[in-house]
Amino acid sequence: MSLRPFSERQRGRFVSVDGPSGAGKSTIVRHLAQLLVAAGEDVHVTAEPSTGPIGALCRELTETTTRHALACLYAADRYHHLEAEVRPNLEAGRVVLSDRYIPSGLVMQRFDGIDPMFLWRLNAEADRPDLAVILEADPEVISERLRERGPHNRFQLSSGSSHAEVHFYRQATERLIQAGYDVLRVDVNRRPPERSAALIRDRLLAFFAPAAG
Ligand SMILES: Nc1ncnc2c1ncn2[C@@H]1O[C@H](COP(=O)(O)OP(=O)(O)OP(=O)(O)O)[C@@H](O)[C@H]1O
Ligand SMILES: Cc1cn([C@H]2C[C@H](O)[C@@H](COP(=O)(O)O)O2)c(=O)[nH]c1=O
Repeated sequence: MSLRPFSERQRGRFVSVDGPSGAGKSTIVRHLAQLLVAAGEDVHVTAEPSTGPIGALCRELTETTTRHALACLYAADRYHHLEAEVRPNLEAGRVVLSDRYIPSGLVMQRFDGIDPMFLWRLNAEADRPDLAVILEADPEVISERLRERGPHNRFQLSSGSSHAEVHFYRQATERLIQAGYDVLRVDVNRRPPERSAALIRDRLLAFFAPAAG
């Protein structure tokens, strides 16, 4: 079957990649972008926090600001990111790959004890991705990767953080599926990142194929 590149369509495709810290989001997004470009797609890679002004504030304040204030700041960045970067790229027909999106918002602020319902409502008006990829791994696997790489944030410092994060991700994923999101779960325990990226690429091409005709 020959597929029309996503970029030849009127609107591109929005794919988010989330999963516990150390699961390999950034590594897999990098490989996935290369594979999609090789398949003839026009790809825009982005991430949250975004590179916009609110994203800069998020990065500056994550270590010192907590709870509802930080949750609202990340949600504000998400809505601004959509307007300023994601939608314009989709309108230009590109595949937009976001390293972190709504699922991270449903998970990370739970480390500060925020009610999942509050986080759900805060994110309720954000655009649904065409596909939400969730990387899944055992806590022992990701804590070992984080130990080797070093932590990126305060959420990764406590000894049980990987267990808690995996648990929060399971709950968030179930919530997203219940709400009708198209979710692709990828087990990254033993799979090298290039293999995970190839699996996601294949699923993306197959997933979007019916709309291409
Ligand atoms: N499948 C894999 N097998 C082994 N090591 C991996 C795998 N995927 C990623 N890594 C390594 O684990 C570390 C974390 O990867 P990466 O930074 O991509 O994860 P992340 O999910 O983006 O993390 P964070 O949420 O902290 O930004 C890196 O050192 C990376 O090289
Ligand atoms: C989208 C989002 C992000 N965060 C935090 C988690 C990390 O501290 C950084 C992202 O950096 P990384 O290199 O990708 O790990 O942002 C958050 O707390 N809430 C969110 O919604």
